[in-house]
Amino acid sequence: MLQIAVTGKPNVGKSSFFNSATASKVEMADYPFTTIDANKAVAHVRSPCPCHELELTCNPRNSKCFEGTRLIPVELIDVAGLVPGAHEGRGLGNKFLDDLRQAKVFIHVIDASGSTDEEGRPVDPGTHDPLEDIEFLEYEIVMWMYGILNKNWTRLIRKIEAEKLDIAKVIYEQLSGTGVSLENIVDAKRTIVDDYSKWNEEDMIQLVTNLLRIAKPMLIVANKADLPTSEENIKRIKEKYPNVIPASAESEIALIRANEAGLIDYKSGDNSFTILKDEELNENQKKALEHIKVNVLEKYDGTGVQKALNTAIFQLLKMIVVYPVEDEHKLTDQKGNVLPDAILVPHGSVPRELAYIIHTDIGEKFMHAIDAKKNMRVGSEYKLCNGDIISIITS
Ligand SMILES: Nc1nc2c(ncn2[C@@H]2O[C@H](COP(=O)(O)OP(=O)(O)OP(=O)(O)O)[C@@H](O)[C@H]2O)c(=O)[nH]1
Repeated sequence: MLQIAVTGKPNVGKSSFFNSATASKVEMADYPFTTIDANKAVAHVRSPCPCHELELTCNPRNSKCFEGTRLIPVELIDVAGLVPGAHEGRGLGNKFLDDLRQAKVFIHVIDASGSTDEEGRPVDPGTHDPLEDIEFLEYEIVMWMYGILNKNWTRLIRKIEAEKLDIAKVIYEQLSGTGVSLENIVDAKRTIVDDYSKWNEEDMIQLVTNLLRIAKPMLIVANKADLPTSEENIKRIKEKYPNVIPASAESEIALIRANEAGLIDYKSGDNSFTILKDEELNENQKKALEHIKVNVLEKYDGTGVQKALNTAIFQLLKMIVVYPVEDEHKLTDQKGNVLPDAILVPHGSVPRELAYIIHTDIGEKFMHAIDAKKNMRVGSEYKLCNGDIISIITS
């Protein structure tokens, strides 16, 4: 399952975001749990299910279909302990390393209202600049990775020269615990001077900065968007950073609870709700719902929680959803389940890569693939499209 790391200093609403993103009780045969362990839980990204356009009834196995929308599981990791100075040992341990290595993308939750200082202590709303928090977190992660790269660097340079080794491969080995690929390193190196023996600290920090942007992109969730001091800050953050989603995790939790209690009809990701039992709502509840409607849903086109998950997976990681089937006519697996699996694959993947993602065995025995919607064989270079239904033929 794809992993997303959720980071942020204390008190910004990281737990609220984490809980709201993993709160919907989606029952799923293969994943009968929400919480995996103390800091991991399953959330879902949402994508239109082909059952809708094909007018079929599907029987999902690895995911869930809700009114024509496929809910595909992803894993959220709650990464705690990132405070200024963390890379120097104030809070980062092996646990952090492990979380960081596994995650493909970061969601950085910040307090957009500016009501928590740099260490997360409450202050008057609007008195702390949340832009500083974004800079500090990037800095902490960059410095942490730089620390690993820089370890024994002089000795490594001598070894590269003596044994005529490839610099990218050596860096790859040095950073092997961080989950970046050789391809990522080759990409990240492009803007740095060729002669690595002349690299200074600045060049190496730039290399790591490039590498993190490529290999572990970051989405900023500007939380507490419901508070009045957030609006101006969100504007400033959006001017400076490309990937920013205004959010109100607390509003999302309130809406999920009201929906579960049958008081309203609300689906995560919607920008509105319908009141079902007006007579059962007290004045305070009515006021709270009206506040969420006006100051969050209408203003920011939703609470931002579902939008953040979808943006991280579909825009930052450029994933697409492909539906593998065994029978390309009936669109079923061996057991007759219609459109059983929804698989997240990187944009630009070819059928053989899909086969490997499904199972190494299927990848190794891959012969060709059939586009079941068009009912025709596709070439080995065919780039899979979002929503494709693919049958893999093996030897
Ligand atoms: N107004 C508002 N308050 C929020 C929102 N999300 C969280 N909060 C409040 O912010 C405070 C901190 O929330 P948590 O979710 O515990 O924050 P955290 O970042 O996980 O904090 P730690 O557990 O200390 O790491 C709580 O009082 C929440 O009620 C939001 O969307 N809007």
